[in-house]
Amino acid sequence: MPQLHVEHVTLAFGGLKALTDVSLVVPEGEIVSIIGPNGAGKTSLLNCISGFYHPTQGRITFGAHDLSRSAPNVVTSYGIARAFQNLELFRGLSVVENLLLARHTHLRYSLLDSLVYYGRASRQEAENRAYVERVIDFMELEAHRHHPVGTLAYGIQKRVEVARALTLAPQLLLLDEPMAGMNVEEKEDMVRFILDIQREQGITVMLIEHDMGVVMDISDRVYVLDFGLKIAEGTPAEVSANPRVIEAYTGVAEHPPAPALQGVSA
Ligand SMILES: Nc1ncnc2c1ncn2[C@@H]1O[C@H](COP(=O)(O)OP(=O)(O)OP(=O)(O)O)[C@@H](O)[C@H]1O
Repeated sequence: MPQLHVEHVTLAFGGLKALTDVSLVVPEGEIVSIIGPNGAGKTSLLNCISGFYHPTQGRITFGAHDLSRSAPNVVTSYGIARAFQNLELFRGLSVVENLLLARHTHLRYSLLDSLVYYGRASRQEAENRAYVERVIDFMELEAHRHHPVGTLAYGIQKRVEVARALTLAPQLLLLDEPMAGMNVEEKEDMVRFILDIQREQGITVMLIEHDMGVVMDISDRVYVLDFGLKIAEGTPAEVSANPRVIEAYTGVAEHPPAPALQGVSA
């Protein structure tokens, strides 16, 4: 399975540098978290990886593929899927319909195929439906499968968003604040799903999350951004003991570990 390499990436918006010379590796099979205060550049980094932004300088590769100038649909075709912070779901469509629609981006047949080779297209369609049903089972969404997404509780909608990304059969899953706005029970469920995605499905996970309790519990490796710079990296224990990280979160140097790095909520 390919590794993600971010090499010396700088992203500038006019005079503002959202990222400056950021390098990191996401090894296969790990859960890697990106943390940092508001405006640190976390979402900008995810946008560069998923092809929504292109780095001003530097390179991003996933195995043999260079993502630095790739469009989002091309990045997806390389095996990278993203679950968005602001849900990218059609609220009036059911869970099944949303997942089938997402899965369709993976259809191998073209419109011409579907007209000329009806059999091949319908076989592919049956495979897509079967795949979507497996994702629904895995994410425990059976009870909601025919409900319009807009009518579901927020925590369930976030789960559907992750399911939508999983229907693309990714090797690397990018999760942008999957626990935001969730209650404790919903967070516990999401943690369990993320761990199962890694352990049972063998999918590498890159996570942006403000809940430090969750980050420290489930990450194999953590990178810390502050004002667009990578200021620390390491295991959760190493990062939470790092004085630069404590300073970034508290604004105070030489401070004992900040509550935000120990507690459940940031
Ligand atoms: N499209 C854009 N145009 C101009 N500036 C941008 C754009 N996207 C991000 N920025 C700026 O880049 C910086 C980093 O923003 P980014 O959203 O990546 O931070 P973040 O760490 O994800 O923050 P948060 O935790 O609040 O989501 C901010 O100063 C932001 O205003």
